[in-house]
Amino acid sequence: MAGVLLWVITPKENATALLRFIPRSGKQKGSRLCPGLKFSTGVSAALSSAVANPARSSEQKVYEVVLKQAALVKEQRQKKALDLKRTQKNSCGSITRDSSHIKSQQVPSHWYYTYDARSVGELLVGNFTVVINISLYCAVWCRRTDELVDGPNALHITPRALDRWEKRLDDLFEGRPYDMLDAALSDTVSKYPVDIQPFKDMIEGMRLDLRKSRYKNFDELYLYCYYVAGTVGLMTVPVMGIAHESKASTESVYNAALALGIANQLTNILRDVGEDARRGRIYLPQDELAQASLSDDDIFRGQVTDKWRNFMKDQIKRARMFFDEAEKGVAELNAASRWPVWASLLLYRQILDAIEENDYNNFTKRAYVGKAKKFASLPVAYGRALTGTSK
Ligand SMILES: CC(C)=CCC/C(C)=C/CC/C(C)=C/CC/C(C)=C/[C@@H]1[C@@H](COP(=O)(O)OP(=O)(O)O)[C@]1(C)CC/C=C(\C)CC/C=C(\C)CCC=C(C)C
Ligand SMILES: [Mn+2]
Repeated sequence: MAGVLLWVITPKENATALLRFIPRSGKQKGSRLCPGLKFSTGVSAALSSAVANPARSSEQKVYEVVLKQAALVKEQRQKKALDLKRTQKNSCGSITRDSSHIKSQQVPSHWYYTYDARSVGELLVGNFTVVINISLYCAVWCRRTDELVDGPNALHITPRALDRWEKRLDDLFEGRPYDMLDAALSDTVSKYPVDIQPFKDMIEGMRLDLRKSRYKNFDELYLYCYYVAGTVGLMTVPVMGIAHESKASTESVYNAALALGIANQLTNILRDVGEDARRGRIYLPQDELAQASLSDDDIFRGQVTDKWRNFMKDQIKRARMFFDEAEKGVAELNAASRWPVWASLLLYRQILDAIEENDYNNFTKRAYVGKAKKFASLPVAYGRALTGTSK
């Protein structure tokens, strides 16, 4: 009922995003953005804020990008499904790479095993290396972009330098790369339905880093996290691909990919509080710090107090919620992509455990995951990738 009401009173493009956070039952389980923090809860609060404040939240703005990206991949998936149908029609029921097709045919049962063996093979070696290689080109471009504002020559980087980097990106997308690394990405974006928008948005995040060192609230921080990390999820899904047999909507897979980027960046921020403060940067939401009776000076002083521990507990809780959201989408990816994604999710999430193990001292102690734990995560990730479950 509340969902329907929102649909009527909000502009069409905003309604979908709003509805995602308000269950149709009319009950909201606390604020998704601010777990444990006493902000707007309940449908009526959301409704009155939507009416009183027609400006869109960062989450709504970002969700519009997600919908656009999802539409691109959806188009490609529909085309593939059509091609597959045509092949089936012309091939008198020969085996294709689509499991649902195989299993819906009257075929001898041992063929299923052949298919399963092939899936395992594919997961082990097949497309796996292709996925890794291609993701690497994206990763290299992301790292180079980040190095512009964070690297050894960052002091010389002006907004104009970022404009030039963006021009270079335009050229790369139009098939005019400047160097070998650009050329690899140029080739990738010509083969997969990768849109330029998330790349441009990442550059926008670097612009933000040049001019901003404080974030008023989580809404502002969320936008920053989307720019520098959520974008990575949107860049990589079209390359990794969604499984043919997936019944999930393309939007929900993108949503999960976005959540993984946000979760990773929130984790980065929580790990690097001391390091960032020494560069004069505080990414933590100012209003939440104030609510916990903490100030910038407390952070510069770097004392681990009970106030700080409690504040950190809430921040970690929120980052974990984004990891949970991300988990929902991994099983929908192509088999070959699931393992690296699970591995990166499990490894990054363990940084949050390490902060807890350091008794929340993220001022002078770097939270890191030891080699043994890293290695132990790999078979777990592999098991989840194989079974398509998150346990
Ligand atoms: C459905 C579903 C769950 C799909 C998965 C989608 C997916 C693969 C998401 C990837 C999320 C991801 C790895 C995000 C990166 C987040 C991140 C760490 C961003 C960092 C930004 C700047 O932060 P900061 O300066 O504070 O940090 P440093 O101290 O400098 O580290 C980044 C540095 C941006 C640069 C990002 C990269 C270099 C990583 C890019 C990685 C890929 C493109 C490959 C991802 C592929 C796999 C298989 C994990
Ligand atoms: Mn960086």
